[in-house]
Formats: sequence, structure tokens, C-alpha cells
Amino acid sequence: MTTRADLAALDQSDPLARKREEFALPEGLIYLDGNSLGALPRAVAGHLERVVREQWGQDLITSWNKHGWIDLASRVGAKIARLVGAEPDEVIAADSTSINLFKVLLAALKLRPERRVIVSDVDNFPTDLYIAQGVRQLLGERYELRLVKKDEVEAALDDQTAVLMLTEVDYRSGWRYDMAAVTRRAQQKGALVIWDLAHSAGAFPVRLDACNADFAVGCGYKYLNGGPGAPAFLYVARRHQGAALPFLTGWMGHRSPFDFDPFYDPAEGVHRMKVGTPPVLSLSALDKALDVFADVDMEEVRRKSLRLTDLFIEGMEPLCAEYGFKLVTPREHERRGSQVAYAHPEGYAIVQALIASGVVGDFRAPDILRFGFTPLYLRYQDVAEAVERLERVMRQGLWKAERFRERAKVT
Ligand SMILES: Cc1ncc(COP(=O)(O)O)c(C=O)c1O
Ligand SMILES: Nc1c(O)cccc1C(=O)C[C@H](N)C(=O)O
Repeated sequence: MTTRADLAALDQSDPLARKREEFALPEGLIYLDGNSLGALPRAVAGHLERVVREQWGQDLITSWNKHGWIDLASRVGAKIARLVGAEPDEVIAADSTSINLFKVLLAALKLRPERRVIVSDVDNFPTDLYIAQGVRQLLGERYELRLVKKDEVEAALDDQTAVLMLTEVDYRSGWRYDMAAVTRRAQQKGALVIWDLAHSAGAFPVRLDACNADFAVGCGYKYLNGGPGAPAFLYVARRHQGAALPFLTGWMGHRSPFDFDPFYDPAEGVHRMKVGTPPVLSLSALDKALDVFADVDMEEVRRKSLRLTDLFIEGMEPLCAEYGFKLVTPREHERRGSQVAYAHPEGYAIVQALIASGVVGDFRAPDILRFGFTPLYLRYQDVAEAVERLERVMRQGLWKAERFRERAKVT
């Protein structure tokens, strides 16, 4: 059994412990929801204030050149590229994950015009599936969206598969695909592969290059801490950049937007995936937030993430036995992202009671309690404290209060 003293010792010797002070976290709160909305890096508020007052306020429109607003999507993309194993010119920060998925899915399908099938995971995050359904409607009924369970993905690939579209880490269970192996198998069948890295980027090292991924997208507001509604990112492997087209052909993706040419001519490389005017304030927040990673070794982040999640799983064992929580996250390290999830029929009310006791996790229908572990701002001792507070919620039956049953709009 791991004691409080063991955890204190782990915090003492933690090479990432110094990163916590770079985040503004409310006193006493244990935040286990950085997989949904990352915490605020302290430097962001001052930076945004300067961008607003000095750049927007004083330099006004000249800021597009003077402060490089026009290149922000690429500069921020280059910072993300380092975290996902890509070259700086393979990634841009733009739009939302959903919109980026639309762009790369259409681009990929058009690169395989003779094929008609999109394969995905039936448990994929709904927006990914909705985007695929919309793309299918747009292209016509002759396209098939083949949705299968995780262990059926390989068997679902055939010589008609144009695109395999998956999220590396399942948003509910935290189950993680073997990205390199799955990519290889799909490519052997002649398909292109799109990865959604929403629950991967910033959570552990990602190697898009070593996996030979074709396309990828991901969120800016989860483990990258870019703030609510932060711009997402999009990756196009360099080998596809000449042929892949966005189909959302906006002026910012034109070769020379300020020629105001009436006819679309795609920009070089990943730049053609830009659509409209970039959200400078949001991009600036994400830009500054990413600086937190500048001196961080992502291998170290992974080591700590696995220790945190292992400790949580260990600490929860007595609660599973006593109160019926059922672990749904794999114990195997290779199959796990940076979150731990449990099934419990009273999951919603329990999560609300836990939040009221100062531990923020979240609930995912139908019955999942989800806890995200962000190694940059969590301490080992937080893990024990979170388990203790949950134990109290259960032992004292705090979750039974009527107010914890009311479903909020956003869960
Ligand atoms: C796997 C995955 N993809 C996409 C999204 C969201 O996409 P968007 O940024 O368009 O809201 C989420 C969470 O919101 C997610 O978990
Ligand atoms: N994007 C979100 C939002 O706008 C409101 C509430 C939650 C979210 C989320 O990020 C959900 C998240 N993708 C998930 O994994 O469940």
C-alpha cells in the first residue's frame, strides 16, 4: 500500500513539480478535468492583456504585420508540432476540431476517389461521427460509414476502405489504440488514416512521424491549456500536402489572399487548410499557454501520468469493493491515455457531490465517472486526497442529496 509519506516523497523528487506554479489553480481544489478544459497558465492573462491593450488597442490594424498576427496559425502550429512528433510546417492551429476533421476527411476521401468506405469506431466522440455523417450526406449515399467496435476495426478494413478515422484515446474509457500498428494495417489495405488527438496532445508524447500518420486533428483547450473554445490543430503529412485540398476554400487558404483574386488558388502546404480570419485573441492565449511545454520532456510527462493513474487505480480498489465502482480503463500501460474512468449506476450524482467536496471530475453518459490526470499541475498527494474525498462522499451518502440529481446543461 502506498502511504501519504510515500506520496510526499514522490512529490519531493518529482522533476515536474516546479511546473505547478505556472498554473493559476484555486486553493484547495483538486482538478481532475484537464482532459476536458485545461487549467489556466498564469502567463496567459498578462499576455492577453498586452495583446488587447497594446497590439489591438494601440497598433490596431498594423498589428497584422507588426505583431505577426497573420502568421500566428503557423507559429502556434509549430509549437504543437513539437508535441505530436511532426515538422513545424505540417501543423496549423485553426478552427475547431470538428471543422478540421471535416477538412481533412474530405481531403482524404478525395485522395482515394475510387474507394467508398469510411471506417470508424462506434464509440468515437460523437462530433467525429457526426462530421463523417455530414460528409457522407454531402458526397452522396454511395459512400458508406462503417462503424465498428474497437476490436473489430482491423477486420472492417478492406479494399473499399478510403479512410480510417479514429480517436487515439477513447474519451469515455481512456482506452488507447496502438497508433503505429493500426496505421500500418490500414495503409497495407490502401486506406488513409486520420487520428483525432484530442486526448493525446500534451498528455503524452505522440509520434505522428514514426507512426506514418496521414492526417490528424486535435483540441487546443484540453491538455494544451489554450482556454475555453481555444483553436484546434490540424496536421497534414508532408507527402500529402501537394495533393490534399481543404474544400472549405476560404481566402486565408489562398496562395496570395491580398491579391483578392476572384479565383481560388490553394496556398502551399498545410497553409491551404486555413479558411477565414484567425481568432487572434484565442490564438494568442493558446500561443502563450504552449510556452509551458517549452522546457518539458514529454517522456517525463508520460512517466508521471502513468504513476498518477496507477496510484489512483490502486487507491480506488477498496471503493470498488465497497461501493460498486467498476474500472473501465485498461490497467495495461500501453492501452491507457491520461485518464481513469469508472462505471457506477449513480455516477452523475456522485460526481456532483465530489465536485461539491472540491474534486472536479466529470460524468459521461450513461454511467461513467471520468478523472483526467494532468502531470504538469497535479501532485501525487492530490491523488490520495481525491480518493479520500470520494470515500467520504460514499461513506456519508452525500451524493444522495436531491440537488445532485438535477442534470446541468453541460456535464
Ligand atoms: C475526441 C474529441 N474530438 C473532438 C472534440 C471536440 O471538438 P470541438 O473542438 O469541435 O468541439 C472532443 C471534445 O470536445 C473530443 O473529445
Ligand atoms: N468541448 C467541451 C465543451 O464545449 C463543453 C463541455 C465539455 C467539452 C469537452 O471538451 C468534452 C470532451 N471532449 C469530452 O471528452 O467529453
